[in-house]
Amino acid sequence: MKKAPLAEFRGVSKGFGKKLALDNVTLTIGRGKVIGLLGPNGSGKTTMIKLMNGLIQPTKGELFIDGKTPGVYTKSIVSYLPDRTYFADWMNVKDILSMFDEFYEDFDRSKAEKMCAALNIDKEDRIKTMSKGTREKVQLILVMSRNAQLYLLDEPIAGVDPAARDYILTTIINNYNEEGTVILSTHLISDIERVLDEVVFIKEGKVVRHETVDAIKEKEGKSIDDVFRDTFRMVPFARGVNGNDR
Ligand SMILES: Nc1ncnc2c1ncn2[C@@H]1O[C@H](COP(=O)(O)OP(=O)(O)OP(=O)(O)O)[C@@H](O)[C@H]1O
Repeated sequence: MKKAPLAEFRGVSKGFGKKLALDNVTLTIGRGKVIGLLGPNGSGKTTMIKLMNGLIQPTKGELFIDGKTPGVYTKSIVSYLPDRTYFADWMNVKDILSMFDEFYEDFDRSKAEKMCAALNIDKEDRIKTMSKGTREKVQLILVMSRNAQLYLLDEPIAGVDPAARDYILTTIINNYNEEGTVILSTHLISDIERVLDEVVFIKEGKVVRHETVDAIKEKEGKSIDDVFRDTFRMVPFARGVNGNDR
């Protein structure tokens, strides 16, 4: 039997009061891909990720993950990295590993321990005493050590130094199961574009482009970073230009 798409948005809108954060998004996400969710601040990336994780519900339209409305089943196949850390300060890495082990059937503890060792993270270290970047690494290790189908990573490398970014990206692409898909939102496009299969550009709550990286490069002969800058370029304010301030 043909599998349902891994994620499918059908005319999805999401409003917060008067603000329309997502505007009639229709999008199909396939399996076995690394997808960059790219857009300027406030364009709706986190909103899309939270919808796929079932943390918020659409105001209009329908959303399916593996053919199902987000709920208990879909949470069991989605591994989510929020844009901020949520562990209690008193916990050490060992406590957190045990918590994930207990909580998620698909958690591979030995994989997580290996990644911690490779990034010189001591299992006795407490969240309280860790740098922000180290906390982010721990969280990403946990999320990528689940055997999930859909990994939703909201700004996974923002606080991590460039040397560790490379390790983390390589870890991301080498460590998820082949059928799985990774969706990651970031502003650090040049750092991540080598690992991307597809990009989704989002602007003011609308998906304005969804294409494979190969097709974009072939058509435009430019890096994704350059295409992004061209798509979202803002006109700088300059005193005296066009006589605007006179
Ligand atoms: N809980 C909320 N209440 C009110 N407005 C919200 C809420 N969450 C998001 N918004 C608004 O919805 C829009 C989209 O926000 P979202 O966080 O999805 O953007 P983003 O693309 O992830 O931005 P960034 O790159 O800055 O993280 C923004 O205008 C934001 O202010």
